[in-house]
Amino acid sequence: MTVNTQPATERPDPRAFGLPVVEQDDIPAELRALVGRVHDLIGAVANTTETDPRTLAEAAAAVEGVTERLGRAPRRQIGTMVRRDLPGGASEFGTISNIVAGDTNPAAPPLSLVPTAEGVRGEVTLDTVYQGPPGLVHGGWIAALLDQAVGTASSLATSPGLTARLEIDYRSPTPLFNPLEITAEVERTERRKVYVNGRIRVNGEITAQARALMVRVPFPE
Ligand SMILES: CCCCCCCCCC(=O)SCCNC(=O)CCNC(=O)[C@H](O)C(C)(C)COP(=O)(O)OP(=O)(O)OC[C@H]1O[C@@H](n2cnc3c(N)ncnc32)[C@H](O)[C@@H]1OP(=O)(O)O
Repeated sequence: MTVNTQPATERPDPRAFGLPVVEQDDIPAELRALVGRVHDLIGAVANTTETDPRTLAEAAAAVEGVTERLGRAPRRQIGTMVRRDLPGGASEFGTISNIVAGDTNPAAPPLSLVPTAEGVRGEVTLDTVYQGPPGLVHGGWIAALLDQAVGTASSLATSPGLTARLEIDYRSPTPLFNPLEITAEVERTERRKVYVNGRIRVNGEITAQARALMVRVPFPE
């Protein structure tokens, strides 16, 4: 097996595809705070034991009011990207409302991945919003975290692509409310195909691992 040791290709600017780009530093602190509060709201609604109809109806009306108010401004264009600075001077583009890592998505944990000598690494702790079996992370979310990690490792080592195949081994239960260490690295490349491995560790023990095939997207000349 050969590992691609060539330098990363010139990263295409999403604007070449007609996609708007937002600078991460330009996201207002107040929007970040709102995203955080809505994230907390999802957890509060998912877990409330409140049964008083009036309290629940008032909460629904309050949320509806905020939704209506925010809806007065135009929605972002689908595919809006965010440019982030990475340690070491590099930068990356990601979709701003990505369900796993998006800056403005209250449903995202969010997972933040940084480049390492081998590939990428990130840490995240999931709460009951991501629950599958009692006390455990939903298997689909384990796959989503790993998909994001292998996609980012591939993108940073080569150029952006789409997941063509993703194989997950669930080796032991992945617990909620524990720091999850997520790593991924490119194993080898063949033309547009990028073979990537990833894993989740809890207290140093692998709970899930992924083997993925990313296919790099061709870019406009
Ligand atoms: C910093 C940014 C970080 C971003 C991270 C994002 C992480 C999230 C990633 C995702 O979730 S992506 C969303 C889920 N994936 C998709 O929706 C992809 C759906 N599939 C497709 O769009 C196409 O099938 C695909 C782009 C993957 C490939 O189609 P293409 O027409 O571009 O390629 P083609 O079919 O010519 O195949 C290229 C090579 O890949 C091989 N290939 C494609 N699909 C394969 C497959 N499933 N299994 C094995 N090999 C496959 C194919 O045989 C061929 O090999 P060779 O070069 O040896 O001829």
